[in-house]
Amino acid sequence: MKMKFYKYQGAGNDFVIVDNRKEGINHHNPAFIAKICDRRFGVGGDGMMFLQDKPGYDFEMVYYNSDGQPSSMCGNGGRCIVAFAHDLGVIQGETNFLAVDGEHYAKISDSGTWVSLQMIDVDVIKNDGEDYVLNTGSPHYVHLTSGLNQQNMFEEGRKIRYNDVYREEGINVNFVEDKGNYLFVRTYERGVEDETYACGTGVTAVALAMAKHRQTIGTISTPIKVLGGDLNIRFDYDGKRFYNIYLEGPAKKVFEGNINV
Ligand SMILES: N[C@@H](CCC[C@H](N)C(=O)O)C(=O)O
Repeated sequence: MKMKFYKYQGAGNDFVIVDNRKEGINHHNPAFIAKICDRRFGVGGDGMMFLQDKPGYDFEMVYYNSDGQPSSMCGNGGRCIVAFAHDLGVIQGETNFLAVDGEHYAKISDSGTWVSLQMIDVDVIKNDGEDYVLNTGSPHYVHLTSGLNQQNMFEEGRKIRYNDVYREEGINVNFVEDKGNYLFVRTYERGVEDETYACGTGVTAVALAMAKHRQTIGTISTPIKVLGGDLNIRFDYDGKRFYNIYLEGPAKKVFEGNINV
């Protein structure tokens, strides 16, 4: 049997997407998802998503990491599935859809390639030594550093992700370098178990943690550079809560095709 798929990327975080209203795939199958995401034996991607009907919403986003396991929220995946829904004609300029962490509002540009995605509010940022730990839909560790270009993110990320505190639940590890008028971020992702070119919930976590670190209160816009491009986070911070959080950036179709399943 053949399955029609679409490949999208948001700042280099790449996903295989299936319109499951048509395909009717039973996706509760880790080996199947992992094979599709494999860059040698499958299509290749950091994750896989299924767009499904959901009463009361424009659609439902079902997300899996490339290891085949269902995961918590994927911010860049959310932006890509919004671009996909727009390309299919399921939505026009705005949408309300359901993801694993609840309802999300998103706005898409006229060209259909720039997506602003509202993220969940955040009111808890913990400290781990001088580092920050928070949940922006997925769990994140944020470490401020310098000389980030020269660092081995795979090795440094793994040390934290697999230490005694985080090994069981897992955590995504973000290193950030303050470049003055922007932040440079690199992320080791749980469930991909490698560095990815971008992580949406990760850069969101970094922007919030940096606002707390710098004790900046008000309406904040944070430009971020990642290996795969540029993203922006805007939000309100009253000193306790972060709200009106938007993850903004490009989301584009790369190709589409059929694969034997
Ligand atoms: N790439 C994602 C994060 C996906 C989930 C993550 N791998 C996890 O398991 O927490 C993003 O853009 O947010």
